Amino acid sequence: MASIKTLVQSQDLKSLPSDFAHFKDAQESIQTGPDVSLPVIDFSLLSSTNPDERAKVILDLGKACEEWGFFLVVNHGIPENLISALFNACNEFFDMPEEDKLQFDSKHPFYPVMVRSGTIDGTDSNQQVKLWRDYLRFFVHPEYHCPTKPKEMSDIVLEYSRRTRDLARKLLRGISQSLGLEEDYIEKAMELDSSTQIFAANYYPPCPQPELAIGIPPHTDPGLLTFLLQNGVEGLEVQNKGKWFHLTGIPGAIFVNTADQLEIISNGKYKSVWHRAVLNNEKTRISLVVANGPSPDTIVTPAPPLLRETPPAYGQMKYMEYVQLQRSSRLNQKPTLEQLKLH
Ligand SMILES: O=C(O)CCC(=O)C(=O)O
Ligand SMILES: [Fe+2]
Repeated sequence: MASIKTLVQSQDLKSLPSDFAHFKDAQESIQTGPDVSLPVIDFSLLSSTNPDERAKVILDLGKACEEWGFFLVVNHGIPENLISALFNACNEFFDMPEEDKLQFDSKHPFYPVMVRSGTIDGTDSNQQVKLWRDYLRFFVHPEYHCPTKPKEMSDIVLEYSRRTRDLARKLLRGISQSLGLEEDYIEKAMELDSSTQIFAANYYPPCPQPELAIGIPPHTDPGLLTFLLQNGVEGLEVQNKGKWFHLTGIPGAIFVNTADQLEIISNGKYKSVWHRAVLNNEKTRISLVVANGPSPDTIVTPAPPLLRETPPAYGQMKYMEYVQLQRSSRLNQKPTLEQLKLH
């Protein structure tokens, strides 16, 4: 289908085309709580030479994973000009004519690169609906893929993917320690030298009836830690204690959320957080996502040192099988993580 961007630009849409209608009783089913301030983690303190400062930030990191599964990272060391170049390159990509974008879509079910619009979602409601989103998504590690247009994109994404892998590894060291594990437990057990890393750019044009449609329905991410940047336009919501909260960013900070494999490793102590992307009727929202996961062949299990007094709460599965299972899960099926629960 044509992109949502083209749909919005080519017609003066006053109402939502019915195939995008997401919630039958939209007003009732969205119960958004007040805006909240997420925990803020000062990344620079993780390499502090002051042991008290380091201990405190590890404690804060553990608390953020346990209570929210979502936090903001400041002082992450990724240069501002790299981030703005990344937004520019992605914007340029979405501005290209449809056929130029689509030539990069690899169509194959094991797509290294996907260029899609209005994908159909059937996992969240009883109807099949199209999502109000154009996206570009590709694997950047262990194998690097990237569209070759716009031409500067590949170098920029490569640099961003390297820096975010480093950030993920260091955060995961802190998280390992916060669980009482050896500092390098997660990076070794998850074989992060060949970690699975995916880059995605989500493009949500203004929507004529934002309360009736959805950008991305509620879901959890399959990997370990997901990083998200947005273009200053809000739209990310997370579920906490049964309620939905709208998240407000901090300029320059990165949103981080815990994902399914971290819930498994921590034997359920750190929950993979449910989140979704909502829409607005004024501004285009862009989110740039890096999903950091284990190596494709790693068999993920709860960390044995955490099982001395507690039985394992999850079965084990190879990471790529997990991802395939999640992709193929159909309407009304139990979420993949639920299928792995032992009790
Ligand atoms: O765009 C957003 O705010 C959410 C993106 C997201 O959850 C995802 O790509 O997995
Ligand atoms: Fe997500």
